[in-house]
Amino acid sequence: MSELVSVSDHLARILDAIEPLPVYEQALIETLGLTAAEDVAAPMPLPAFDNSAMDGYAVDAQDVATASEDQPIHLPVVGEIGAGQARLLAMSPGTAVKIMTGAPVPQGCTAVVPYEWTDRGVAQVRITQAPKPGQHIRRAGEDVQTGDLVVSEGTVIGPRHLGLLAAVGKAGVMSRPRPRVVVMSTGSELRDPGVALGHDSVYDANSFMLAAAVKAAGGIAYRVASVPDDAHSFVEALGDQLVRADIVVTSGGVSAGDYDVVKEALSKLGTVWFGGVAMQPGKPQGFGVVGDDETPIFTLPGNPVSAYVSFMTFVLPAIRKLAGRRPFIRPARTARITHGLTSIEGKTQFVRASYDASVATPVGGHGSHLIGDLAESNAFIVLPREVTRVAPGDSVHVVLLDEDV
Ligand SMILES: Nc1nc2c(c(=O)[nH]1)N[C@H]1C(S)=C(S)[C@@H](COP(=O)(O)OP(=O)(O)OC[C@H]3O[C@@H](n4cnc5c(N)ncnc54)[C@H](O)[C@@H]3O)O[C@H]1N2
Ligand code: MOO
Repeated sequence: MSELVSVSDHLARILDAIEPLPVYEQALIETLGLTAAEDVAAPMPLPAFDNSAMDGYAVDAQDVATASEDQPIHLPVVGEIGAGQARLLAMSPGTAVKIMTGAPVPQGCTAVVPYEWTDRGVAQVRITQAPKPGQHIRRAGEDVQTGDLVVSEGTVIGPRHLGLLAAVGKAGVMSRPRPRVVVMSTGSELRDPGVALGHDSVYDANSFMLAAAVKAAGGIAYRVASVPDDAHSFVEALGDQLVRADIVVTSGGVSAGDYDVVKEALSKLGTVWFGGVAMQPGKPQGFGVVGDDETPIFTLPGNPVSAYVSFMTFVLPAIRKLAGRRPFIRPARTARITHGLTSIEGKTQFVRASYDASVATPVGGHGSHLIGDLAESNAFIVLPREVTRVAPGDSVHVVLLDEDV
């Protein structure tokens, strides 16, 4: 049997072949979850101008410094300023101007008296409490100053970043688009959920699981209905899909069977490598490029757990690289394992596990058809090639499956 390639060598070959997608300016609302490809400096301060923090009266603090319940101060009300209505730009000493929260304070105003400290007078106002100088005035630039970095390159844009970008008037951000990933499963035995199942057929779990994993990774998934084990149909279906693919992910048809259609169809091209990776599950793998645009293609093994482990190990880092999102590879954590395990020497072992608070509990058996166990787990314990045995309480590396780092 030919030599197995290590997980890290296969991943390195994949990442070498993947180029981040080109950057362009995208409308602000579309950038949620995308990685900023520029440092965004605030083009304006926040607040943009001195404004009132309260509904009340703009005054000169000196005029009302002695105001109290016992000795109220009366001032004439000479105007009114609402948010978005600032015709009155200045006020004279000895007067008050009605002002609403967010409205620009007029020149000459050094404090705002909230309604609660007044009789809410219209022509004249009775003030019974003295504001400190500057009280209830929100100063221009006290939050963000012009030129401040509001989003740095590499930031994954979330709702709060979007809010800030909108607040400083940015209508778009330079970013990379969501990678478009075509997911195709192969196998004449596959049926879509919802249709009747013959005694020799199975529901197509992989294309749903992989398309969902693409979305969870921030990509756009195009799931293609399963293709039968026929090289001509496969090549035709693949050709139809390339126009909308940044990468293609197939499952099934890559081992040693008589109907391993993916391998049969793509081997002829000479642009896709097929071979074994030293891992369990997930040994039979293929990676290369197809079509005029040399679209990267991942041909994952068909057993559902193998397909998922392969996705998380090889496809996820590629999607992240396309999107310019770091780190490409999900960082491992350290955990205490609850049970002992054995592992085949020379293969990286991915053990389904449930992880909580630095403790990892293996879930289910080794079989790569055990999708029930897979769904119960939230982590893989990763045992390196040289490790053949771990004891309960040993420290192990764990990769969390749902963490969005
Ligand atoms: N003689 C050998 N046989 C096998 C080897 C080997 O080295 N020599 N490798 C085994 C390993 S490891 C794996 S993994 C599988 C991979 O096989 P394929 O990629 O060719 O996948 P298929 O044969 O098409 O299917 C395998 C298995 O998975 C089920 N399957 C496939 N697609 C789906 C799907 N979309 N949804 C649900 N289940 C799916 C399929 O029905 C089979 O049971 O090969 C071993 N054999
Ligand atoms: O990839 Mo196979 O994973 O060992 O069943």
